[in-house]
Amino acid sequence: MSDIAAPRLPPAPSRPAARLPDILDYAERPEVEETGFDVLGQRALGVVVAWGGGLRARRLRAIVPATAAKASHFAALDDTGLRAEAARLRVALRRAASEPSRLPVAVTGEAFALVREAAARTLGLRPYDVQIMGAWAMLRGMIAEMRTGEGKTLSASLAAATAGLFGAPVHVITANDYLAERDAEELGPLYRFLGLSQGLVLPGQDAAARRAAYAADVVYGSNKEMAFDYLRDRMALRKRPGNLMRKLDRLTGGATGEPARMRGLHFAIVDEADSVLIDEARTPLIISGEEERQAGQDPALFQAALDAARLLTQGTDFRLQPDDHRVELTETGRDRLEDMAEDGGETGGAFRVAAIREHMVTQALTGLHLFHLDDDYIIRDGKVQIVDEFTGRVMADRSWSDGLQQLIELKEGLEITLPRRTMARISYQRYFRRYRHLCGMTGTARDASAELWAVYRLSVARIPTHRPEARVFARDRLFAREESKWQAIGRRVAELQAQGVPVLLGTRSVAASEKGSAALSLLAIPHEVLSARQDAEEAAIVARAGQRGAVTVATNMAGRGTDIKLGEGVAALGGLHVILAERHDSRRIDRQLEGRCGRQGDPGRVEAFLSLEDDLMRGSSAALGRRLARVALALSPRAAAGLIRLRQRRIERSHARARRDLLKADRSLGEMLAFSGQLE
Ligand SMILES: Nc1ncnc2c1ncn2[C@@H]1O[C@H](COP(=O)(O)OP(=O)(O)OP(=O)(O)O)[C@@H](O)[C@H]1O
Repeated sequence: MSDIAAPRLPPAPSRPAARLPDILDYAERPEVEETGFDVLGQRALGVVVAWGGGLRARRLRAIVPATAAKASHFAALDDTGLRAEAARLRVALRRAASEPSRLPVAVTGEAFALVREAAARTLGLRPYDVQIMGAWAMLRGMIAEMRTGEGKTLSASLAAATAGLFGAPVHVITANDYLAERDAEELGPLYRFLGLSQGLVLPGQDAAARRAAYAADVVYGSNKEMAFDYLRDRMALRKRPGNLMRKLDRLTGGATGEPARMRGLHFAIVDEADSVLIDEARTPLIISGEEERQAGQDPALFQAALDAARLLTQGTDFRLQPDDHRVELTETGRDRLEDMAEDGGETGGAFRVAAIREHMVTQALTGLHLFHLDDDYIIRDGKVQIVDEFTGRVMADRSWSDGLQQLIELKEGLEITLPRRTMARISYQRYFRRYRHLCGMTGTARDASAELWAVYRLSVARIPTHRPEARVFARDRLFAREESKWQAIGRRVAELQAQGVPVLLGTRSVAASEKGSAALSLLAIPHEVLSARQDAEEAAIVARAGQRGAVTVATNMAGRGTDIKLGEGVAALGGLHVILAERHDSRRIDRQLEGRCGRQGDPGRVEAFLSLEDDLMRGSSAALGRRLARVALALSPRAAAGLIRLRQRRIERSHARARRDLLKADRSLGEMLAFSGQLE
């Protein structure tokens, strides 16, 4: 991949001199102060904006004839002629507007026609009209909602190439490193043909490699890599305030100090925008410094808290709130802890302090009862590694804060890591709001459009599909017991495999994928498993998943971005058959899994097997729903399935609340740190 990471600078004369100043600026949008009233108003407006998705897409149609008008002109040119046109357009675009989002339709159409022709020649793919519309939406600063499998990657490259030709440094932000590498590799020939340089940031690269990547016209990288680079830049720039010094640093290649890695936050295209901007936004990013032992973080104290937590009884001493991952001690629980503190002399002073004791025991209870092995985390190389609940992937260098990480390590009998000092912190929400131009694409924006507006002022344009969707949905199958569900799934898969139909069995967690695998093994059904444990073999498993008779068990990992191609004769059998073994907390994640079949107008079938013992229906807050569903199951399975949907909505709302709280906390922390001269 080194040829991608090394930027190929385009020929110098094509760069207009006027561009120099903003390249040297570290671009970012200043934070807008919002009152509580603003926030409420925008939320209300968000609901209205969410309705306009289809209407906005209709207005975008104007780009289609504007692009078509130039098609024959570019088609008639040879490669050299086309490249010369690319160089000419660089100047023309820059003259036409002050920023890419203001480009008039005629000149944008010309650029799209050029990129379309170049894509057909270099990639063998000719972007469809709907992909042109998607690219126009992104260039105008919207989220293009394009159904799963419609070819968002190619659509984004049209927007990225046009913004790149305009002269804006473009960041294409993917949901994970695998996708960044895959997309950069696939699209490299197109950018190179147009004279644009391409960069790729991946974990493990040093600062120099990153700086080289960010110097390119179009840079690919995951949200995490990019946000961390920004955070590191902020730390470095904090030491050297003032744009003049930064410009000097950049011009002298760092002779006067450590130069920034990025060129600032100019133009971002966010792939899987709902996942990156909404789901992941709940986790703050933290750069931590050296390990440090703070008061109250003695390993003996963690052990004492865990021992005490194991003695407490659920219901009397503490209550669980699984919806928001919270535990509450009761009065009785607090009294019992006080007694324990008085008895146990060896646990030291800290445990005697009620506030520390109760906080640590609450964390220990959280670790014991709300975080589960092979679900929320796995153990690899003797370390606890967090599994992202939305992507099913391991988040290698993340850890839980506030003692939770250490308590979970102790619970699993592992060596305990010491907490690290927080050097800088930012949430994805704040990071993305700082881009001068933010846009993106996703297959599942509709359930998130109000929030996208309220938090990022992003509106969603619903792009029509290229071909009519041929995905068929079977009615939900519902079971009282989880065990019967797995048995039924096993029988169904056996039936489908006998017909040669490839099956993708989607599960919610590593543990569930293992149960699924066991159910299949019981019936001697050959299958492959794709989960956080196998991420290295991912591409190969995905490539086989659409072949005749293939059975693949997967966690959410096989959701976003996984392009399963149908093998020979499979379309005639009805295409890929997706089985949802459970509903996720978020409807959008289910839709992503469903979207693995029926791509590009292919046939495909979706079937959900649910049980009243699924994660979604667990916990005390689901008690009423569970009882109702049990009764409903006897009377009408359809009503029971409806109750499961209702429960999903409720959880979605509680997650949205958590994200709003984080943004609020992030803002007040920002103010606090700014006051002490330490704004991240
Ligand atoms: N214009 C085109 N002509 C032919 N094939 C195309 C075109 N655009 C995309 N494809 C193909 O369609 C498939 C789906 O593309 P891609 O993975 O980008 O879809 P997606 O919209 O990102 O899907 P998801 O929402 O699941 O991530 C790929 O195999 C791609 O090569």
